[in-house]
Amino acid sequence: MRPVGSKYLLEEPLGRGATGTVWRASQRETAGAEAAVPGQPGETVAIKVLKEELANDADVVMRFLRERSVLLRLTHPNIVRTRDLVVEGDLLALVMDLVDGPDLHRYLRDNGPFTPVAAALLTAQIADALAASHADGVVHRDLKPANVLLKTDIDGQMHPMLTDFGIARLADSPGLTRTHEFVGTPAYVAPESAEGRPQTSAVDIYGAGILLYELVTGRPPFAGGSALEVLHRHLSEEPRRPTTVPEPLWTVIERCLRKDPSQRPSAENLARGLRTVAAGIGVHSSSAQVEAALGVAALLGPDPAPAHVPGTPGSADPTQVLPTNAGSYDPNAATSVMQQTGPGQGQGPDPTSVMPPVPPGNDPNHPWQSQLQAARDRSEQTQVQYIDPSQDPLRRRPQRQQQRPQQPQQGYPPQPQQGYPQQPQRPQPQPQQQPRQSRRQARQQPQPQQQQYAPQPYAPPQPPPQQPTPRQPRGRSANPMRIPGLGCLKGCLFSVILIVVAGWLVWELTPLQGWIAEGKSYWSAIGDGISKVSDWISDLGGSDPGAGPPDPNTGQ
Ligand SMILES: Nc1ncnc2c1ncn2[C@@H]1O[C@H](COP(=O)(O)OP(=O)(O)OP(=O)(O)O)[C@@H](O)[C@H]1O
Repeated sequence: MRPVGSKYLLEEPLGRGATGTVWRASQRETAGAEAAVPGQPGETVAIKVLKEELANDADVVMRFLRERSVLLRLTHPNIVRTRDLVVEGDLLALVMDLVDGPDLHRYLRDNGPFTPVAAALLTAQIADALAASHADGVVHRDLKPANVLLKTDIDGQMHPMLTDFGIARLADSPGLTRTHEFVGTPAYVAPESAEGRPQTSAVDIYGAGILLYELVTGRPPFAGGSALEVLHRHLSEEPRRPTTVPEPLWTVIERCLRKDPSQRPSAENLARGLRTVAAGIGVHSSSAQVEAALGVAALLGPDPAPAHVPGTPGSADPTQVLPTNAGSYDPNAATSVMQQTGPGQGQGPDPTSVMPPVPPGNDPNHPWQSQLQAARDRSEQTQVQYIDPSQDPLRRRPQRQQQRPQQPQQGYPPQPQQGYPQQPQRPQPQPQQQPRQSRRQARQQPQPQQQQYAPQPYAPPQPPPQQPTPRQPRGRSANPMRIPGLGCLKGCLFSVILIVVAGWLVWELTPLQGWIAEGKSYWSAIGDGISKVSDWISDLGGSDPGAGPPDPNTGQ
């Protein structure tokens, strides 16, 4: 069990909606003087704990506190009483009377449609509640069967109790409007709310007309399809009378569903008209009652001074922006949080707002604005983040091939290569679009850098940036035929040729052939060779050149 403030304890969740979770809770202590109903320890209450995103919104908290007195003083037999408001840390909670009974949405689902008389009488009580709140300047703005609780009396009679008063009003703070969301339920949204036009208490009459239609038919008139389609239908489609709806009742429904809010009846006239219809369409109705019911249109005068909704949210033109929940719309779902298209149109600033009014079209968080800004950011990144081709891994390889035959210039940036114009090295403000344009131009017609960047406004000469000394180009290869792979083998090949030539000379010019033919051993052949050479040398040095060899017998 989780405490809420010092006075209440949450026991079990009763249900969850778009704006928060409703809990069954018990009272620990009697509340202080600030509560509308101090209560007694042990009493059971219902507590709606608002969602964290609402509780964290400063505007919602301010409005919550400011409207405390309005919410707490709103008492009517057909309105669920708000007993206390709790603001503690990041928790916002409404303490309400616990209503022991189903909500109208669940009841309809379980039991099917009401008879026309029952539907008219039930809706008349809801109109009573609306009349009281409108007289107090409070517009509900989220009227739907799920926000009507059915309280069963001791005598078995069912009383509709309108709940969630002021929740739409609280949730729809300037803060939330700035985040382009508004709180509402597509099937029950009045055309002016869908369009972002100024809203009055007539939006509740529209909601009552939809609810009445649903009570007698089992489904709202504009349902099915996406939220976007539903909003379109509210704006453009006229409701058709189902055959089961008596003519006087249809007159009331049709008047409530007028697109023009000023043609809808006031809540008070609606209640009176519905009771007249209920009396005139019963099986025991007198002819006077039938007559009165048939003339109900005359009773449905509009509200001469409708309550205005302060700080009405901006345009929710469904033709402009798809609601976030458009794809998964459930007509029976809880209040939807839908995207707004923009700031309010044709309405005055919220006098209760703590935020300065945002001029139309200047909302910095408008979806179009943020999308535009994101597009601008992307575009700027493209222009600023220029990649040097030498750093671009996709371009490194072709650049190297093209640089090889070039003679780099000392002290200057490399010349632009074909298809890869160089960004000037100086950090200079670039006119937007330029890099892209230059790239495209360069691809189409490769030109020297000076021509490509000639129109640039930053002409004043500056000292050239320090560049690493470029590598000297290689000399022309010794391999004129450029046979791949031959360069590394040329030394070996040259050595082999030398060995072959040397071997051939040795074979031809030395007595090697004779030695091999005589079959001498290597060492004896070597010894013979040496002695022959030494004899030849001694002959050269000691003997008469004209004399022959000495006679061994005479010694002369
Ligand atoms: N005072 C109450 N007493 C008993 N049950 C309540 C009370 N208030 C609400 N509930 C129940 O709590 C559930 C959730 O209420 P909640 O108002 O959050 O639902 P919702 O109207 O569908 O949501 P939302 O209004 O945020 O779209 C409903 O089923 C309703 O029956």
